[in-house]
Amino acid sequence: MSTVVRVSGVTKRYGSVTALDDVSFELQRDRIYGLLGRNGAGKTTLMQVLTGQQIATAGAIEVFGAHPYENAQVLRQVCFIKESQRYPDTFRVRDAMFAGRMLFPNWDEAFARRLLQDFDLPPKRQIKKLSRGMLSALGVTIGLASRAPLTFFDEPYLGLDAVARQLFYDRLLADYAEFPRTVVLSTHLIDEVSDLIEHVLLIERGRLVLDESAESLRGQVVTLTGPASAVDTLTANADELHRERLGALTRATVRGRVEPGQARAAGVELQPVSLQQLVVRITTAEQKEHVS
Ligand SMILES: Nc1ncnc2c1ncn2[C@@H]1O[C@H](COP(=O)(O)OP(=O)(O)OP(=O)(O)O)[C@@H](O)[C@H]1O
Repeated sequence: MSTVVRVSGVTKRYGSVTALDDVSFELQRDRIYGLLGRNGAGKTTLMQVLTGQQIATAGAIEVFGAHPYENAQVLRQVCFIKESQRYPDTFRVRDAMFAGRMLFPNWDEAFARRLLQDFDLPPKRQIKKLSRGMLSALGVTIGLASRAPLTFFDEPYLGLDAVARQLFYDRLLADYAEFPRTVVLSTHLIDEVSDLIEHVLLIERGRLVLDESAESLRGQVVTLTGPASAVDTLTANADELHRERLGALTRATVRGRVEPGQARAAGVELQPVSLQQLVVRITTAEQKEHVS
């Protein structure tokens, strides 16, 4: 295991707004991370800090062993694809491809061309004349073809339709299998990417509230439905994320181990919780705690 990014006690303030609040974590080599969180949670700010586009107010950051700010040695290994990417006014699609070739040492031109075809992007078209979806597809193409050892995708696929998004996920997985690297996907479409993500980072109001492998998360959270007293007994030592009444029954979502045999014997049904549900439950529980 090798550490690509080290973030320690990072806080970022914009005036009175605390966008990141004492955040610490590491990113390992050759892993796909899901950076999740509600609107305004601090995801973009975190990626900006990690790519040297913003300076943290406090804390320490290491990317490939050094601080990324104005560090060409580090930044040539990093690709940051964002929805709001700006290109020079006169740029055509092929100029953006040329820039990618110049910027990224691992750029694969043949792969880039294949992706342009996959996404139906005409190389001669002026970028300012691309539709929103085509602009997203251009970003995705650059991000994939860069093969940068550390690639950030900040919701670059918002404009893509469902078919194009699936194409992106498929190409990412296939290429990652052949050329492993560290990928950070920030997204709201959690269910869509849940099969891709190996590790989850969840941010809530600037704080990191979850930093865990997707596999261990899947086994940890469960929904129980059954008579209230049985549900209470089974979940006595678990961390409750949500509870609701369904007529005579109680449904509780908890983080913790529940024995399937005991649940069955008590007439309680166990259901796995999707990553999307899990994130909603955890962020809602955090929100309640924050308000109370
Ligand atoms: N340049 C800035 N100046 C002032 N406040 C900012 C700036 N950039 C971000 N913020 C604030 O910091 C907080 C975090 O914003 P950020 O864009 O990082 O969130 P996000 O998780 O990426 O949100 P979304 O999912 O909506 O894109 C928000 O409250 C936002 O208004």
